[in-house]
Amino acid sequence: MTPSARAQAAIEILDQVIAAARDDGSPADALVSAYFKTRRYAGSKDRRAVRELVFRAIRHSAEVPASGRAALLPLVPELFDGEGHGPTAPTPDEPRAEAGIVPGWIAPLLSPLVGEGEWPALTERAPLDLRANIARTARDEMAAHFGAEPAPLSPWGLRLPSDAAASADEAFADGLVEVQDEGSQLIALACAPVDGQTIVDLCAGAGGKALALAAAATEARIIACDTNLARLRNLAPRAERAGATIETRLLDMPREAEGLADLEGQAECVLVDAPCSGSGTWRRNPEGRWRLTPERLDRLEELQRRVLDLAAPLVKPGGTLVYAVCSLLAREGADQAAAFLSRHSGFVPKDIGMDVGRLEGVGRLLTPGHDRTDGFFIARFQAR
Ligand SMILES: C[S@@+](CC[C@H](N)C(=O)[O-])C[C@H]1O[C@@H](n2cnc3c(N)ncnc32)[C@H](O)[C@@H]1O
Repeated sequence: MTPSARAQAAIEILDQVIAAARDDGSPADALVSAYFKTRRYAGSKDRRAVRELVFRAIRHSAEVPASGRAALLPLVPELFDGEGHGPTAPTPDEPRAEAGIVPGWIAPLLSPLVGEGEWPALTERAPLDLRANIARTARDEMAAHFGAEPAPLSPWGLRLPSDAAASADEAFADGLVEVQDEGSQLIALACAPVDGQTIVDLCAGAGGKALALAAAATEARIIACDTNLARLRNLAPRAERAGATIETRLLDMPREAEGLADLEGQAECVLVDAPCSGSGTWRRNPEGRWRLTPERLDRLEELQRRVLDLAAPLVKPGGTLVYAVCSLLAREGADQAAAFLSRHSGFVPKDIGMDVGRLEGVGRLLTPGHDRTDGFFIARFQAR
């Protein structure tokens, strides 16, 4: 493919990314792969170059661009030459996406800790973090194997360059490491898992945190719950690879409480890794900025309140509830945690037990700019 033809391919994919952001469709990565499934003429260099163009355009623009052309035009105007299969030359008044990091409507909602000086880190490419599976190996052993630096905050973490291909490594296939951002590892650490405990991971998804908990406390009973069957199904092969035993439980919305009734007052720890805006993970999913709307944010906030209220009755007296969101918005983090305490007088705030990130309200905030992790708010509550 010529450089201009690659630009045209990127435009077509960006049109799909914009539509998917509006309609809650497939992520950009999946759209890039699907595009090339039917275009066998494109070689691996073409695919890589087009993917790079697509993601550069997504990172470039905070607001949803008017079209794929508008998204790409400011980046490679020289390729809009109308040659061969390339994009036609632009007209003078054609829309062009403006450079930006935080969408205008989201900026005032960011935690006051995330000043403009930190914004560039929100969309810069993230390193590749691994978690050593300490049930089977030592971090130092994996650091030597990968030639990786130990991650600075998590005792299980390793840090590799963003383009490292760790999941093709035999240590990954053998379950000795998992790909997991250091901030996510800290959430599992905040649960302080201990053998013999019952730990409920209420919003387990594909089990990233549940796997970390299982590695740290191999004799704990870990129950991974979620309302999304497809996500929960992804946990089984990961647990098998890691040699972990994790119970899974599919909850039926809106009757989740029925599916949890037998766990009432049983858990030493309940982790609520709640659905959220994902504003702390824009560096991995920059299109997340195009997907969020005020209405979606309202719905997420309501869901966070709901899962916190489902979690509270499961905690044993003296047990803990850990609340986490990969968000930098105060409404989803510190404000949500404060609202939980005002609804549940049987809980008191408790420090997460690690001197990481910065204090925000009753919890701590980790940010890409300050901590070099994804952005997370983490709070811990203890049942009286
Ligand atoms: C942030 S993700 C969890 C990520 C996961 N803990 C991990 O480490 O990979 C939030 C999850 O909450 C789930 N969820 C949404 N509503 C829920 C509900 N009412 N009860 C339980 N889980 C829910 C979503 O399906 C999603 O998988």
